[in-house]
Amino acid sequence: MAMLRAFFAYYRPWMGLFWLDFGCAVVSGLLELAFPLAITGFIDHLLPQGNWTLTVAAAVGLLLLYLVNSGLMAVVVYWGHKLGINIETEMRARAFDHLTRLSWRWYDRARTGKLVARVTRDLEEIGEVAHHGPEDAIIAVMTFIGAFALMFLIHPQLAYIVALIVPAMLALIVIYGGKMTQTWRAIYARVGDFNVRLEEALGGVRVVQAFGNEHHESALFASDNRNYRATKLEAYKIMATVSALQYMGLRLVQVVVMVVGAWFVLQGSLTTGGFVGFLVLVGVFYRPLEKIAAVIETYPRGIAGFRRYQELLATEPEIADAPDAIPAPALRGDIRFQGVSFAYDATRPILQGIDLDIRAGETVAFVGPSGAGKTTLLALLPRFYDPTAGRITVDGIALDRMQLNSLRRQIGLVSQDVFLFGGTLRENIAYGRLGATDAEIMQAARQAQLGPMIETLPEGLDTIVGERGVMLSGGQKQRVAIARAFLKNPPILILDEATSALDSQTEREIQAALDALAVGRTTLVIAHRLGTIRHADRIVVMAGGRIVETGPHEGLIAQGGVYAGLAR
Ligand SMILES: Nc1ncnc2c1ncn2[C@@H]1O[C@H](COP(=O)(O)OP(=O)(O)OP(=O)(O)O)[C@@H](O)[C@H]1O
Repeated sequence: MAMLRAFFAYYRPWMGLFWLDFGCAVVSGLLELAFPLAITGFIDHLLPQGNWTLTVAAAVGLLLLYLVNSGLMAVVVYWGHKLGINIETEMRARAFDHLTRLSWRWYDRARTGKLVARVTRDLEEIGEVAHHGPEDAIIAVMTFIGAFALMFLIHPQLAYIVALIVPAMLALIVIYGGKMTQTWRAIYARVGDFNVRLEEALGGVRVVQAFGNEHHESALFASDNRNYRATKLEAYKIMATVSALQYMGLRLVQVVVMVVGAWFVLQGSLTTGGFVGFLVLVGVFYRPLEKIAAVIETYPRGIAGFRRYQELLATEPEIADAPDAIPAPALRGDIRFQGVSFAYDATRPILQGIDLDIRAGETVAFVGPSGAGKTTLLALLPRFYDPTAGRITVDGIALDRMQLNSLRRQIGLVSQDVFLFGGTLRENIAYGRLGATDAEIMQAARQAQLGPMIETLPEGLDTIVGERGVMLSGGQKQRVAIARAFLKNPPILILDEATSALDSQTEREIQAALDALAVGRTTLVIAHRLGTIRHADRIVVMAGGRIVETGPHEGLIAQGGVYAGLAR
């Protein structure tokens, strides 16, 4: 019930459309009922009179009614679907909006393929139900009762006979409707599996080929494909049974009415017109049953989709602005970690009791063995994750006191694996600050040492970089990330140096660009290269989620501890 209320809330902005669609559908349903009556009158009263003028007039009148009805039907099809797609669009926008806000921790466990299915297929089904659901259900009930009433009016005994067959039909519809619901749920799950597999196999196709594992992937895909086929076949089996039963049911009623009705005609209790009208009414009366079956078939799909949609919207972003959060002032970049601990899952602590003061403008290099928690520690600063204990402040303001967006706008991030969008170089660099001018973009590109490369490209900044930037080299992608950071111009910078080996020329260029970028900013570097470490004001050595040493390069070497070991 609460779910239905939530569902109908989406109709609110489109009530005008709803009533238009609904009104037209109701009138059209009533007109459908009028036709059998018109035919009865035509046969019983007009034909015996032999008055052709009246007959032609009646035919023209009937034609006009049909014309009106076809117009109404066109309105229902177009405006009704418009109502559905409006609701679907609104829901899709909300779903996407919400998805972009969910936290990293949530995405750590999410499967992109399933999410894509939610935003596309699920919502398409909801849109269909949003249109057909109320309209079909109410009109079906209305014409069903109306047709029945007219049958009684024409010939009560004959109507009783029809009424005897109806409960059996309804029972079948309900039973098979239930089966259909279950099958649709299974199909949904299969589609989800499918999308996940596709997304991963195609996204990772280069890895698949590099390992020569095409057959392996094909076999996995074939298994999902077969499961999907089997589930769909199950659904088609039910559909086939339902349509055969429906067809047979209708014919059965028609034949019974034909035989029994003929008998009543011979007896004189039913006119010929009444007889023909009754036969036509059987068809009209039967259509709502089919509609109810259709509602029973589509409704579960929409409801299953809507339930998942609601679940998605109910997932609160783990990290969001506190109600009293303030916009971050222009930050200088004094960073303080106080007793910070963190775990991705409760069983395994990743960071333990981190205490660290970083002065504005300082460059600090983080070093330590793989898995020591360097990346994790720095992911806490833009609040991609919140610490499980302790406190982090910038300029004395706790991170969670500041509005997320205003904080993140002041932190630049150049990570190991640079993500590029499939557009042009210009768009990718401009991502650093949407709305930057061409001159600013070009300047950032030059600062990131991309200038010479851009000048050799025939399309310059308008060169397409390919999906995820596949048409660029690793070094070029790094430089695009650096250009983004130049454009963003934040007071705080996090650099996660690429571990992949770059040739020494490229490495020197990138190092020069990074050095230029770091000027005048608080810079935290996860360092893998000696060059970077030497440039740092201070080195923080991490191991097992703790800080084990801090100090300048020479001091740490002299100390002869972990760092001295690493440096050797
Ligand atoms: N999203 C995540 N969910 C769960 N565990 C994670 C996640 N990211 C990292 N870890 C785990 O946290 C630990 C610390 O990883 P982190 O990436 O911070 O180390 P690092 O010091 O940066 O290593 P590297 O130098 O190899 O990049 C690792 O054991 C890793 O398996």
